Amino acid sequence: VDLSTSIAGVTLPNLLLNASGVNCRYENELQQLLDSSAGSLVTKSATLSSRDGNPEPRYAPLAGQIGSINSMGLPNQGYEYYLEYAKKFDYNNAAGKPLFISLAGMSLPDNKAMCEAFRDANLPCVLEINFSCPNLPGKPQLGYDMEAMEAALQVLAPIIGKPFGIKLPPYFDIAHFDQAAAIFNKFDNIAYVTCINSVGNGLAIDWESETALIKPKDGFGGLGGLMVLQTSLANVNAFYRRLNNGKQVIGCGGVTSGKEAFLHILAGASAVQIGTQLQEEGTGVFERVSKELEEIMVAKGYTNVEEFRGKVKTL
Ligand SMILES: CC(C)(C)CCc1c(C(=O)O)[nH]c(=O)[nH]c1=O
Repeated sequence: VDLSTSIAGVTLPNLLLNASGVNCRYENELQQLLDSSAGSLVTKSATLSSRDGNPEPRYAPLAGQIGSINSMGLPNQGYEYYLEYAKKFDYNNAAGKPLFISLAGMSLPDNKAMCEAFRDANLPCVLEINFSCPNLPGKPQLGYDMEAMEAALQVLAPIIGKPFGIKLPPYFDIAHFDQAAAIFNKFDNIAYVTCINSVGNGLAIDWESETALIKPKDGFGGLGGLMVLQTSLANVNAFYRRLNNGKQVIGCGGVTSGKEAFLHILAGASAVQIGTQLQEEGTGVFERVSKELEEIMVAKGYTNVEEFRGKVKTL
């Protein structure tokens, strides 16, 4: 059974990889991903300067393994750390695993500076721009401000020059799918979109202590895990149906087993990212989910993912 896939000009021997933010801030964590069955890895979204992030507790799993909540606050080593990592990364590694670098500038000038630095370094890594990054005060995150998103792309896409991806927040309105896809279709070097980032500003409360689970933002934080699966499948399929010129979708959200990975591919995903389940289970999740996906494919008579990618049936 062939689980390989190609995206943005690179080939992943296995279409599973981590979701940016999980197990990918430090070099040792990135090495754990390289040593796992994951077919690639993406770094924690980087900002211009290093950040400690929010006070803890800032991540919590939800009771009943239904998902997670987080308000990490972009803790990262600063973009130069990941630029150095990308400079010394072995792109000819025996496992054939490519490298994705996530950037989340706190402003357009910050994103511009980081993209210019990566462009000047001329490396084989693929940039994934995190559009959940903050916008001007009082304005929604960039991914929810269509004008600001287009303006940012008009600056960043030409600088990046080569194929790159965008990490998107979930959309919940068909008009937003239409508007966002229309913007992305204007930029030839947007090779893929990753759907979805966490479902924003949920509130998890422990009923016994009557207390929010996480400390930052009065307990408000992004939701992930199985509870966001149907929203992530919708976003994957909405953009799969709307993007043109070979633009692809990476699925992220709710993957706890081979079954959800299979559903993401049915919805149109070319690769599948795992976040909450990686956080809870560790890097062994990639071997387990790969085996489960292969078993499903064998049972259904599929030998490669192209045979069913995007082929979700409607009634
Ligand atoms: C939410 C932001 C802090 C603006 C971006 C970083 C980020 C975080 C985070 O670092 O809190 N958590 C997520 O689930 N998704 C993200 O994109």
